Amino acid sequence: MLTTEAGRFLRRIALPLAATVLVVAGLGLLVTRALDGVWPVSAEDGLVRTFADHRSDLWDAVSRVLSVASGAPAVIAGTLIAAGLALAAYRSWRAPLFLVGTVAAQTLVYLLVRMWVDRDRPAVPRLDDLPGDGSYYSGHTGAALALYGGIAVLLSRQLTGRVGVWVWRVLCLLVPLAVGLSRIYRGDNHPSDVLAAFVSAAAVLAIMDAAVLSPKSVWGGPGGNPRHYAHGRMPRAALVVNPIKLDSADDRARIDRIMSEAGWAPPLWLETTVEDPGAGVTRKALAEGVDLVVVAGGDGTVRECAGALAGTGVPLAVVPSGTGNLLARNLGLPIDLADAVHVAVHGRDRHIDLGGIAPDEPDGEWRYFTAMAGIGLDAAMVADAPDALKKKVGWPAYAVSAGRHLRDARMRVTLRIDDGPPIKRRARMVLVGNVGALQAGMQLLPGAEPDDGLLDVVVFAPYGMTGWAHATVRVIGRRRRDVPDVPPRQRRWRPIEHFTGRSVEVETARPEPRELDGDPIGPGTRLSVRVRPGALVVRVPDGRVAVRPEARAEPFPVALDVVEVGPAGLALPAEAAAGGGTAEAGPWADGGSAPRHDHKNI
Ligand SMILES: Nc1ncnc2c1ncn2[C@@H]1O[C@H](COP(=O)(O)OP(=O)(O)OP(=O)(O)O)[C@@H](O)[C@H]1O
Repeated sequence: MLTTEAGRFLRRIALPLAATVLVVAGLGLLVTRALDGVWPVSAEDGLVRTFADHRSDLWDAVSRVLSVASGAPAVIAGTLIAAGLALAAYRSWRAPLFLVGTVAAQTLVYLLVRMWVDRDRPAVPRLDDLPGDGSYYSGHTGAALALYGGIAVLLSRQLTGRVGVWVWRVLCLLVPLAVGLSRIYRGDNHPSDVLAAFVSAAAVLAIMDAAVLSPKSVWGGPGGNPRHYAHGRMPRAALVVNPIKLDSADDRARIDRIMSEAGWAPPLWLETTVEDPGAGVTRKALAEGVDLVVVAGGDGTVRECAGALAGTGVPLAVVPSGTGNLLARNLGLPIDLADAVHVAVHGRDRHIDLGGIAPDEPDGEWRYFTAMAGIGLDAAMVADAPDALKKKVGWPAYAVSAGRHLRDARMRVTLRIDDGPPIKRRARMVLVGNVGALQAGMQLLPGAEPDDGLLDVVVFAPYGMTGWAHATVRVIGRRRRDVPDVPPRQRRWRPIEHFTGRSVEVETARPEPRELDGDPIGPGTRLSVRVRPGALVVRVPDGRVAVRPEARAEPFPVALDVVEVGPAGLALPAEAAAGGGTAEAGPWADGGSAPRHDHKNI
C-alpha cells in the first residue's frame, strides 16, 4: 500500500497524469489512424480552409497576439507573475504551486503525447513558421488553458458571489478558446488538435486542483485553509459552547478528534453563561489569537459571537445546536455535528452582512443580528413560546404561541427606508432581515441575500380571513411580488409588502414587543436598523468538501402542504428562534464599502 509522501504523490499526481497521457495519446492515434479519412475527422479541415480563405489583416494581427500570448516565453512569464501575485495575496505556497505545477504538468503531458502521436499540420498556407509535423495536440491552447484556467480556479476559490465567479470563469476560459481558434485560423492546428488540448489541460487542471488545493491534498494538513501554513504553526480554533445546548462529553470529544485529525491544535474551549451569553468569551478567544471561532449553540449564541467577530476577519463556524438554527439553514450549513466541524476546518470563508439595532438609550450599545429583527406579532410569539414545549417539539411550539396573538390589535407603524418619505401602515408585524427563509417551507423575505449589502423588510398586515389566506399563500409560495402598478392608497391595504434599504426606521404609536434573531429584547416604540455590509466571515461548505446531502440544513425542509390557511397556518415568523444578549457596537462599514464578494482561503 502506498502510504508514504512519495506514494501519495504517485497516486494523486503521477498516475492520473500518466492516465491523461494515455487517453490523450490514444485519442490522437484514433484520429490519425483508425479514423483517418472518416467523418468527422475527414470534415474538420473544412473549418481550417474556411478560415484560410477569409483571412484579413485585422484577424491576422489578432490571432498573432493570441499566439504570442500563449507561446512558451509568454506562458512562462505569465505563470511566474501570476504565481508571485498569488503568493503575495494568499501568503501560502499552495496557490503558486498549483499554478506552476499545472502549467509544468501540462507541458509534460504535451511533450509525452507528441512523442507518440505524429500528425501533419493542415494542408493550408500557415501564418507561422512551423515544421510541417507535430500538429497533435495544440500546445498553445493547452498552455493557455493551464494558465488561464488555473487563474480561473484560484479566482473562483476566492470569489463566490455568483455573478463574480461566472464572470471570471468565463473571461479566463475565453482566452484559451480564442487561442484555440487562432491556431486553427493561422493554419497551425486541426480542430481536433485544439479539442485534444482542452481535454488534456482540463484533466491536468482537475488533477492538480485535487492534489494541491483540495483539503485532501497530497500533503494533507489543515484542510482548505492553506493560509495557515504561512504562519508556520498549526491553526487553532475556539469552541464557544452554550452548555445548555451542547452538554455531552462525547460530542466534545468528537469535536476534539475531528479537529486533531484535520491537523488543528487542540481547541480553546469556552462556555457561555447567563451573564455572558457569547460576546465576552468570543472577545477572549480573539485575544488568544485563534484562527476560527466555532459556535455550538442556538441563534442567540451565534448572534452574540457574530457581534464580537464583526469586522475582525476571524471566521465564525456554526455547530447548530438550537431550535431554529436560522443562520445555518439559510446558509446551507450542515446540522449534523461531525459534518459541521468538518466544514469548520475544511470549508471556505464567505463574507455576509450583519444587521445592527441602534440602542434605545444614547449611551447604549448597538446590537447585531445575523438573520432577522422584528417588532409586533413575531416578537410577541417568541416571547410567549412555552420553553417546555419548545424543548419537546422544537419550532412548532412557536405556532402555538402565535395562535394566542392572532387577534391582537394591529400596530400603527411609521416606516422610513433610507432617506425615503415616511410610510404609514397598520400592521401586525414588521420584520427586517438579512436572510429570508424560515422553517416549514416559508420564505418570509424571498429577496433577502445575506451578502447583498441590503436589508429586506416585510410589513405583514393581513386583515380578516381573506387577508390571512392571501398572506399565507404569499409566504408559502415563496414569491416576492412588488406592486409598482398599485396606487399607494390601495397598496397600504395589501397583506404583505416588501421593501429594501440600507437603513430602516420603524416607529410604532405604542410600545410593542421586539425581537432579534428570535430573542425577545423587550418592548419599545422604535426599531432602528442599519446594515453592516460584509462584516462577518462565516465558514461555509466548500463545494469540493463532501457534506452528506442529508446532513445539510435545508431552508425548506417541510412539505408545503402542511401549512394551513388561517390561524393554524400562522406559523409565520415562528422559528426566528434564538438566544439572547447584546453585541458590542462597532464602526459601520457603510455605503457598501465592505467587500461584496465572498472570500475564501485558498
Ligand atoms: N451557561 C448557561 N447556563 C444557562 N443558560 C445559558 C448559559 N449560557 C447561555 N445561556 C442562555 O442561553 C440562551 C441562548 O441560547 P441559544 O442561543 O444557544 O439557543 P436558543 O436561542 O435557545 O436557540 P433556540 O431558541 O433556537 O433553541 C440565552 O438566553 C442565554 O442566557
